[in-house]
Amino acid sequence: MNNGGVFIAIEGAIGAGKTTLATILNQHFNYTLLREIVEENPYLTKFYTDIKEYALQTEAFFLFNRVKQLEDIQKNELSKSQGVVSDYHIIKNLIFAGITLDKMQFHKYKQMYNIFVNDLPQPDIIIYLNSDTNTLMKRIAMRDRSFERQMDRNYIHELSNEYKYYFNPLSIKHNFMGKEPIVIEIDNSKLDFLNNEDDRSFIINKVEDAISTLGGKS
Ligand SMILES: Nc1ncnc2c1ncn2[C@@H]1O[C@H](COP(=O)(O)OP(=O)(O)OP(=O)(O)O)[C@@H](O)[C@H]1O
Ligand SMILES: Nc1nc(=O)c2ncn([C@H]3C[C@H](O)[C@@H](CO)O3)c2[nH]1
Repeated sequence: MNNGGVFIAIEGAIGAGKTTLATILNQHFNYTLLREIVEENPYLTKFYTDIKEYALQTEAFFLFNRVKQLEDIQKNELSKSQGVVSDYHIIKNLIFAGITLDKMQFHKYKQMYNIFVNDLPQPDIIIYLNSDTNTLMKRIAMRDRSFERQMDRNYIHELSNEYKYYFNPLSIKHNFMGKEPIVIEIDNSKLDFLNNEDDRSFIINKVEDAISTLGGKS
C-alpha cells in the first residue's frame, strides 16, 4: 500500500512534542499534516476524572477515528504520491489501552485492533520522541489543556515506560506486525526545536537521510 507518498508518523508520550514537530516537518517538506482528534473526543474530559470507568469508550472512540483518518489519507494523499506527516501512529491505541483497560477488555480490544489495522497504510518512518517524566509533566502543565490539569504523574510515567517497551529495537518487528518502519529515536528533553534553529536542523537532517533511503518515494 501507500503507493508512492512518503508517510512519516511521530510518536511519544503525552506532551512529548509530536504536534509541534509534525507542524515543523509539514512546513519544511510541504507534506499533508494529519493531526489526531483531541477536543472532539466526547469521553476525554470524563476519562481523566475516572480512567477505569471511561477507558473502553475512550479507547474505542480513538481507534475508530484513527482508522477513518488513515483510510482517508490512503485514498486522498498517499495513493496520489502526496507525502503525509502525522502526529500519531495508530499503535498508540495499544499503548494506551494496555494501561487503561482491564485484562479481558484489552484482549478483545487487541483482536479488533489487529483486524482493522492490518489493511491501513503503515508509515515509512516513525520519529519516536522520548522525554523524561519531569519534562513531560512540565510541558503538559505549560500547555495547560483544561482536562489535563490534574494529570497524574504515575500515569505519565507508566505511559512513558510502555512507549519504551513498544519502541525497544528488539521488539519493534513484533509490535509493528512484521512491517518494520525506519525508527528515528530522539531525546527531546534537552532539545528545543520550537525556538532553536540548530535543534530543528538536527532533526530535519535525520529525516532527510531516512527519506533518501526509501528510494523513489516523493
Ligand atoms: N523541545 C521542546 N522544547 C520546549 N518546549 C517544547 C518542546 N517540545 C514541545 N514543547 C512544548 O511542550 C508542549 C507539548 O507539546 P505538543 O503539544 O507538541 O506535544 P504532543 O506530543 O503533541 O502532546 P499530546 O500527546 O498531548 O497531543 C507544547 O506547549 C510545546 O510547545
Ligand atoms: N486514553 C487515551 N487513549 C488514546 O489512544 C489517546 N490518544 C490521545 N490521548 C489523550 C492524551 C492527551 O491528553 C490528549 C491528546 O493527545 O488525548 C489518548 N488517551
